[in-house]
Order: sequence, then C-alpha cells, then structure tokens
Amino acid sequence: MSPTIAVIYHSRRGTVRALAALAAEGARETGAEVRLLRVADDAASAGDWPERIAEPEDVLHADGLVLAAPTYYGMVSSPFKRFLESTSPLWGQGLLADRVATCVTASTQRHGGREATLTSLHHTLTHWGCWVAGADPGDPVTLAAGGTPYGLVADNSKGMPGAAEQTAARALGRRLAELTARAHPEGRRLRGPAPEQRTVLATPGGLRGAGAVSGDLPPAAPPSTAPPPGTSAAPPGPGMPLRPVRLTVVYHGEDAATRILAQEAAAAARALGAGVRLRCVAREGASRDADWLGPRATPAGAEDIAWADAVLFGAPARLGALAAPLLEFIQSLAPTDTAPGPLWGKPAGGFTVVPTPHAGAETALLDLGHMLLHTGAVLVPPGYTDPSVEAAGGNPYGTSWSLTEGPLPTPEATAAAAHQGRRTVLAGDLLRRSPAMAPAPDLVTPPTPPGPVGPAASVGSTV
Ligand SMILES: Cc1cc2nc3c(=O)[nH]c(=O)nc-3n(C[C@H](O)[C@H](O)[C@H](O)COP(=O)(O)O)c2cc1C
Repeated sequence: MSPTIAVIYHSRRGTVRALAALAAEGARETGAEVRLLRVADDAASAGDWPERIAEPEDVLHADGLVLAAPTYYGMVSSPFKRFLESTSPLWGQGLLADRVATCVTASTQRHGGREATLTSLHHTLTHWGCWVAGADPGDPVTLAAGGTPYGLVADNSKGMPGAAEQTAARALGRRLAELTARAHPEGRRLRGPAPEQRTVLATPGGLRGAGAVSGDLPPAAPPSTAPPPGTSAAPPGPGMPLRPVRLTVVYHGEDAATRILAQEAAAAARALGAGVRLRCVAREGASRDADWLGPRATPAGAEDIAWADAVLFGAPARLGALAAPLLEFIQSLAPTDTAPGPLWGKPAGGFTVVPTPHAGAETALLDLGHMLLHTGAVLVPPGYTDPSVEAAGGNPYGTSWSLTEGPLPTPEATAAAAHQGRRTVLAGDLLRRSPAMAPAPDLVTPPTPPGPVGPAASVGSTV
C-alpha cells in the first residue's frame, strides 16, 4: 500500500504554492497518494487558491509531510505558524510522531532568512517526533538550486522560482515519498494503528507508553527497489535470512556522563537484538591510545558508520556546540563528488552533556542536526515520544544531561538515552539500505540485557 503524503503550504503571491505543487508532483511520481493543501489565511492579500484548507487531521492521516511556507522576517509566515499551533491537541496525545517530513521556503533576499525558516520548521517537526529529511546533498539538482540540504529554498525576487528550483522541488518531493515508503511500508497510517506497529515503530503515538517497545527485533523493511547512489547491494530474495539491524554509537567525552549516555543507548539497542558498535573519538591533542580511551573503547572510523544502519553521536557541549573532535569526525563523513558518504539515507541523532542546564543542551543538538543533513542522513530525534523524555528534562532534540545536577546521569536521564537508542535502531531497521544477507559471524552481537549504569557498564566492547 502506497504512503500518503500531505503537502501543506502557505502562499500569497504564488511562489511557495508553485514549489509545493511541484513537490507534490514529484511525490506522486513514486506512486504515493498525495494531497496538496493550503493553510487558512484571512489577510486581504491572501492568495485565492483552489486547494482545500488543511486541517490538523491532515497531518494525522499522512505518512509523510512537506511543509512549505514563505519566509517572513526570518521565520515562517504567521498563517503557517497558526496552522502548526492548531495541531496542539493531536500533539498532546502523541499522535503526530514518526511522519517523515521535509520543508520548503521562498524569500526575496538570498540570505534573508531562508535557512533560518527551514531549520525553525525542523524544530516544530522535532517536537512532533517526526523524522526530518532534507534534499539529497550529493544530487547535482540540489547543488544547482543553491545546495541547501535542509529542504528547499527558492528565490522569489523575480516573481516565480527559477527552473533549477522547480526541478529541485520535484526531486525533494520524490525523495520524501521514497523515504516515507520505506519508513511506512504498508502505508499503515491510513488503516489506523495496526498492533504490530507498536513494536516496530512509534505509530501513531510514537514510542509512548511502557508497552510501546517490546524486546523483539522488529521485522525488517522490505527491500528497496532502487539502491541509493554508490551502492550496489542486491535486495534479499524471498526467504533469505535477514541480518540483525546495526547501530553505531560514537561519542567523545572525557567525562563519565557522556560515556554513560552512550553505553545506555547502546545497551538498549542490543536488548532489542541489534548489533552494536560503541566507538570513541579522541580529544584534541590526545593520542588515540588505549590509556585515554579506556581499555574497552575503540576509536571510531568511517567504516563503523558504513557498517551501521543507524548512528548516534554524543559529546559534551562546548560554547554551544558539540566538542570539536566529534564535529571533525562527522565532517569526515560528508558526501564527495563520487560517493554519497557512509551516513547517506541513514537515521541519525545525538545526545550531549552540558556544564549548566542552558549552556547548549538544545543548540548543540540542533547544530548537530544541521550537520547531519549535510551528510544526507535522516534526523530521528526523540521528540516527545516516550515519558522518559519529559522525565529527563523534556529535550526533544536529543538526550541531554547537565553536570550541575551531578557528575553522573540519573536513572531518568539514562532511561531517555535508552529510549533514544531503541528509537534510532528501530528507524534503522526500516530505512536500512541493504536489508540483506546474513552477516559475517563476527558482526553479530547477541541480545543481552542492558548493562549496569556507569563506567563499568558491559557494553563497552561490542563488535
Ligand atoms: C511580512 C513579510 C515579511 C517578509 N520577510 C522577509 C524576510 O525576512 N526575508 C526575505 O528575504 N523576504 C521576506 N519577505 C518576502 C517574502 O519572503 C516573499 O514575498 C515570499 O517568499 C513570497 O512567497 P509567496 O509568493 O508564496 O507569497 C517578506 C514578506 C512579507 C509580506
């Protein structure tokens, strides 16, 4: 069953509507069922467009979303914001999580707030618990349209978007629909919450509730019909064994808190049956030797990211951003002219440790999200998809711990990290690019119960 995509726009002069319509066409080309909808606008200058006015329930009934709004003073227009806010009752019930979503904007000035508008839309999507996808950073179509991986930005200084932007809008709609089809292989949302969805993924209602995640390894995604660029993996044939889904957790941290959050996420993924690699990056100036990294920690390499179906990154926040060694490692994963990079198309997210509660707990993770979109990854943030998120301080962008509260994370914080580990690995299972083939024996990590909290946790050595 094909997924349902809602393309929801606000437009007064027609630029954003044109882009939204093209994104809708691109999505339709994949076989998705697409609704093009406008938000209500009571201004005298409102466009007189024929599309139906979007209702909050249109978000509820969609598997994928394209949010398209003009840039007004560096953010989304107020009619669009009003629409976003009208979803509050559904959000409050946890019903908006796990849509795959992307964003579109237009503005007059080339640098008049377009990227700010897209990223602020990402914030809302993160609060909903959606997965955020951008444009394919390695696609020449993206580059021709200005190269943003955050979605699509277009120029309306000449009245309408140019040819390159129109092509990019169509490509963005196609990419979004393809990712949505992989994340929602049955178009399940249309039929309501099938019981098995609660163990596979948070739909609808996210991973809320104690029973949301069973200990079972969820069924694997069906084979992708078209391998992504740079891959040649054949899909598995009927009856072929599926290997366990793989998560790599990469952290940088001299503090025990970061390491514990990493270990908790890794342990929770292992408890679901995933193969897990827990890896470190060295601090500045430190040799990557076993003395500093600890006896069981292994330095991270690009091959650990290539191996994984999903990836989590964690580090202390410094000056509002994740510590430099981790950022440097992520930068090494960028696409090149000839290859998409090892994070391309994979779910990813992060966690952080801050010196004081508001010294970057949000900004560090938001910046990480921007970086990850440059690698072609799909952001799978926690949102408010589990009570543990609220209990740990309510950071929907990723798990965070403040050292003001103590040197070691509380059980509430480690529970949030565990939830993030489970959520990321479940997303990896759905989006894995080569859901194929039994793995080499040394790549399989058998399921084990979560290890103890603290530096002595047993997941330090994985595969
Ligand atoms: C209230 C208002 C605020 C605006 N703010 C910005 C801005 O911050 N930066 C910018 O480049 N353009 C700004 N613009 C121009 C709009 O972004 C541009 O007209 C819009 O993208 C047109 O979209 P539409 O054709 O779909 O209505 C603003 C326009 C209005 C009406």
